[in-house]
Amino acid sequence: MADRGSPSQAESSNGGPTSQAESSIGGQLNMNLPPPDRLDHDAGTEGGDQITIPTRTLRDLINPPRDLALMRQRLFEIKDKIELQVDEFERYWPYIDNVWVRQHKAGTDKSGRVITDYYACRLQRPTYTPKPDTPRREGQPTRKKQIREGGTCQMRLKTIRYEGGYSGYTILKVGDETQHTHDLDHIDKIKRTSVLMEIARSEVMKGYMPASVFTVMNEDMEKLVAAGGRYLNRNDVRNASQHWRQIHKEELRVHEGYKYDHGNGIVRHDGAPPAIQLNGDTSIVDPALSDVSPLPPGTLRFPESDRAFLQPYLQPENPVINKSGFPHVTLTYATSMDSSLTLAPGMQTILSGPESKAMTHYLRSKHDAIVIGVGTATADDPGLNCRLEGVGGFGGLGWEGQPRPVVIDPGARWLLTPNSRVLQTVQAGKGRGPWVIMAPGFSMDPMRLEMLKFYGGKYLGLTEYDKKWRLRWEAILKALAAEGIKSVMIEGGGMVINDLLQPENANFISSVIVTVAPTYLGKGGVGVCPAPRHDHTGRPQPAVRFQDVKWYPLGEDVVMCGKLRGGQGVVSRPPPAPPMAPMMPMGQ
Ligand SMILES: NC(=O)C1=CN([C@@H]2O[C@H](COP(=O)(O)OP(=O)(O)OC[C@H]3O[C@@H](n4cnc5c(N)ncnc54)[C@H](O)[C@@H]3O)[C@@H](O)[C@H]2O)C=CC1
Ligand SMILES: Nc1nc(O)c(N)c(N[C@@H]2O[C@H](COP(=O)(O)O)[C@@H](O)[C@H]2O)n1
Repeated sequence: MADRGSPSQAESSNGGPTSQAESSIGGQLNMNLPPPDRLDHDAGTEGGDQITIPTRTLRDLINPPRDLALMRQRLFEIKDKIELQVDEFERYWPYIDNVWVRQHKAGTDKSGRVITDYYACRLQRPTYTPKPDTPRREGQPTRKKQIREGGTCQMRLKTIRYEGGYSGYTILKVGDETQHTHDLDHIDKIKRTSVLMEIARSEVMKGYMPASVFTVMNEDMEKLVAAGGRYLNRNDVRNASQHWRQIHKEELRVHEGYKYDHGNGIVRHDGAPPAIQLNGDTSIVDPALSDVSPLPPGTLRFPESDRAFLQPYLQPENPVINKSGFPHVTLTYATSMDSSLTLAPGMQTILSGPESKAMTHYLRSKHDAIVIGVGTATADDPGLNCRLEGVGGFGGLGWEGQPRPVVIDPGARWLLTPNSRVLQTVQAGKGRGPWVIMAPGFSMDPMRLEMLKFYGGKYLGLTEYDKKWRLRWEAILKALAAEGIKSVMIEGGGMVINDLLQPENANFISSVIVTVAPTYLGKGGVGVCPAPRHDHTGRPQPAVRFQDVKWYPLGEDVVMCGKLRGGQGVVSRPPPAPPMAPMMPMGQ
C-alpha cells in the first residue's frame, strides 16, 4: 500500500495555491507567529499593507455579494479549505474582517508568486485596557471602558494568494484549534466590518448627517444583518466619519424624503420611497452593479430530474478514501454501436448528444479528478474542466466542482503549450492546472515543467510497471489518493479503457457510466474491446460483466450504468493456474 506522499511511490513537483500551500511553501516561510500584541482600532486597516478594496457605498448593502450570510459563516468557521478567485476574495473578505486580524506582514515564496498571510481571531489577543493616563488625541474623550475581552479564542487561518497563470486565494485553518469559542454574532456585537464603516463614511462624505445615514442603512434590516451589521449604531456612523467631519465643517443634511422627527430621530416621510431608491448612485436596477455576472457561453445545464439515476454509481456523500487506499473510480466514455470511440486514431469524434454531454459534465462536477491517456490529450486538445452551471467559473465560487485533470504520459510526449485548451481554461479561471503522470527515465523539459507549475499543475513520477511495461493502475490510483483525490473519472481513450478492463485491473473500477450513441462509426477507429478471457479449461469467458445495471435514455443516446462485483478497489487475484495433470508414476 502506498505511503501517503512517500517519495518512493510518487515524487511530485508542485504548482498552484493548493498543493504549494500544503507542501512546499510551509518549508520556505517562517511559520512562527509573532506575539499577538498589536492593538486594533479599525478593521481592515491594520497590519500595514492590507488588501486594497474599492470604496464601498450604499450599493454594497443593497446589492450584497451572493449568499453573503452563508459565506460569512463559512469564512468564520473555516471548516474546510476555501478557494476563491481574487475578485471573490476581495468581495467577501471585507465583510468578515471584523473577525480575522492579520498577524504579520505577508510572506512571499522564492518564485514571488505565492503570498501567504496569517490571521488570528480577534479574541486571540489579550484583553486591552487603556491606562487612565494614556494620552488621547486632541478633542478625543478619555476611554473609560475596557476595549475587548481577549485571549479566549485561538482560531487562526492563513490565506495563500497565487499569482501566476491564474490568480486565486486558498484559505486554510492553521493550528490545533478546530473551532471558535464563540459564534459570529458575538464578534458582530463587538466589532463592525470594514465594509459597514466604509459605507457609513462614504455616505456622510456625500453631505448626509450620520443620523440620517444610520436610518438609511437600517432600511433593509435583513441585508444589514447578512452584512454583519445587526449591532450597527449611530455612534459607529459618527466614528466612521469623524475624521472627515473634523476637516469639513459644512452643514450636513438629511436624505431626500426623510425628516427629523422629535423623539424618533431621522425617519422617512410617510409614503416616501427609501433613500436607497432615490439615490441614483445606488440604484438597485443597474445591472452593472449586480454581483451576479452572466454565465459564460457554453455553460451546460443538467436537469435535476435526470440526476437521480446516476446517484447509486457515484461515490457516497462525505467520501473517504476506502480502506484499501483507492479512490472511487468511475469509468465513463461515449461509444458508437460498434464500440468505437472515434472515427480514426488521433481524431476527436463527437458522439454524445447535448443531453449526455451535460451528463458528462455533471459527472465531472462529482469527481475530484478526470484521467485520460496522452493519446487523448494529443488528439483532442481537451479543456478537461466542468462547464456545468453552478460550478466555479460557471456561476459558482472559486473552483468548486472543478475536477483536477490528470494525463498519463509516461514518456513525456504531451506537447503542452500556453495555447493548449487545458491551460487556456486555467487562465480563464474555469479549470484547474493538470497533473501529468510520468515514468522514471523520462523527464519533462525544464521550460515545460516550469510552465506546468506556473498554471498550477505538477508532475507525479511513478516507478511501478506491470509485466507489459505499463504503469500499474494500483500505483496510479494510490498516487492520486495520496494527493487527496477521493474520486476519479477515467474518460479514455482506447488504450486506457481496454487496459482498465483487463481482469487484473477491472476490480479497480467502482462503476461504469457509458453513453451509447445511435451510430456505427465503421472499422478503422479506436475501439473498446478488452482482451479475451478464458476459464481454466481454456473456454472463452466474457471479459467483464457488470451488475446492478441500469439503462437510461438521454436525448437520442442511451446511458448504461453498472457496477463490478468486488469493485471499489479490491484487487482481483490472478486467475488460478490451470491444474496440472497429476503426476503418474511411470509405467501406470
Ligand atoms: N468517445 C469518448 O468518450 C472518448 C474518445 N477518446 C478518443 O480516444 C482516442 C485516443 O485513444 P488512444 O489513442 O488509445 O490513447 P489513450 O488516450 O488511451 O492514451 C494512450 C497512451 O497513454 C499512455 N498510457 C495510458 N495508460 C497507461 C499505463 N497504464 N501505463 C503507461 N502508459 C499509459 C501511453 O502513453 C499510451 O500510449 C482519441 O481519438 C480520443 O478522441 C478519448 C476519450 C474518450
Ligand atoms: N462523453 C464524451 N462524449 C464524446 O462524444 C466525446 N468525444 C468525449 N470525449 C472525452 O471528452 C474530452 C473532451 O473534453 P472537453 O470537452 O474538451 O473538456 C476528450 O478529451 C475525451 O476524454 N466524451
